[in-house]
Amino acid sequence: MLQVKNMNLFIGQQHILHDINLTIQSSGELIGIMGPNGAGKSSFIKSILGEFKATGFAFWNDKPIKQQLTQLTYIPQRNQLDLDFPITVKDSLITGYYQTSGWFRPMANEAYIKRDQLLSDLQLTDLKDKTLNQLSGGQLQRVLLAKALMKDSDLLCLDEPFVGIDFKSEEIMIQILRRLRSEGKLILIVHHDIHKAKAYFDRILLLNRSVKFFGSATEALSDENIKEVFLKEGVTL
Ligand SMILES: Nc1ncnc2c1ncn2[C@@H]1O[C@H](COP(=O)(O)OP(=O)(O)OP(=O)(O)O)[C@@H](O)[C@H]1O
Repeated sequence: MLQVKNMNLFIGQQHILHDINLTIQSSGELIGIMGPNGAGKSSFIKSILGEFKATGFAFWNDKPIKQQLTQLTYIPQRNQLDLDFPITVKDSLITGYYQTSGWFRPMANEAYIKRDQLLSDLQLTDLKDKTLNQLSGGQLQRVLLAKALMKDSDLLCLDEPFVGIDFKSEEIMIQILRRLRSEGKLILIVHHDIHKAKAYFDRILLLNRSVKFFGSATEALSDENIKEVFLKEGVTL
C-alpha cells in the first residue's frame, strides 16, 4: 500500500505541491499520473522518493519510503541521464543488479540468467554490445526498463517513459508493464498523452499542484475533468 500524507513541496518561493493526500491499496495496478505542463508530476514522484525535500509523509507498506529506497524502482526521464560514459547495454543491466545487491558481492550466476532473459523480453539481445549513446530513444528506454527490472521491487515509478519513442518500443514496454501488474506490482507512470491513457492505466491521478481527481481511467478522463484540468491551462489535445 502506498500512502502519501499532507505532502507539500516548496522550491524557493514556489509552492509546487499543495497538501497531497493519497492512498493506493493495490495488488497489481498501472496508475497514470497526469496533468498539464508544470503541474508538479515529476516533483510528486521525486518527493515521494525523497529526492525532493517535501514535508509530510510517504509510506510504502506502512514504512517510510526513504528507508526502503533500495527496494523500490525509479526510472527518471531519459533526458536527465548522462550518456557520455561508454557503457554497453549488457553491462548497464549488471549495474542494475549491483544497485540492489551491493557492489562488493560476487555476481551470481542467476543474475546473468536474469539479465539475458530481460534482454530477450525487451527485444534487446541484438543490441547487447552497443553502448548506450548508440541507441535510439526507444531502445534506450527499453534498456532503462530492463536495468530497473534487474531489481525485483514491488513499487515502480517511471517518469514519462513513452515520450519520443517509437511505436514498437512502446508496445514492448507496455506488455512488460502489464505482466508486472499481473505479478502484483504497483506501477506509477508520469504520462501526458491523453489518447492512450485509458488503454494503459487502471486508475489515473490528475494532478495540478494539488490532487484534482483520483479514480478509474474512464472517470478521470471525462470531458469535464479534461476541460477543468488540462484545457484551462491552454493545453491543446
Ligand atoms: N529542480 C528544480 N528547481 C526549481 N524548480 C523546479 C525544479 N523542478 C521542478 N521545478 C518547478 O516545479 C514546477 C513543477 O515542475 P514538474 O517538472 O514537477 O512538473 P511536471 O508536471 O512534471 O511538468 P512537465 O509535464 O512539463 O514535465 C515547475 O514550475 C518547475 O519549474
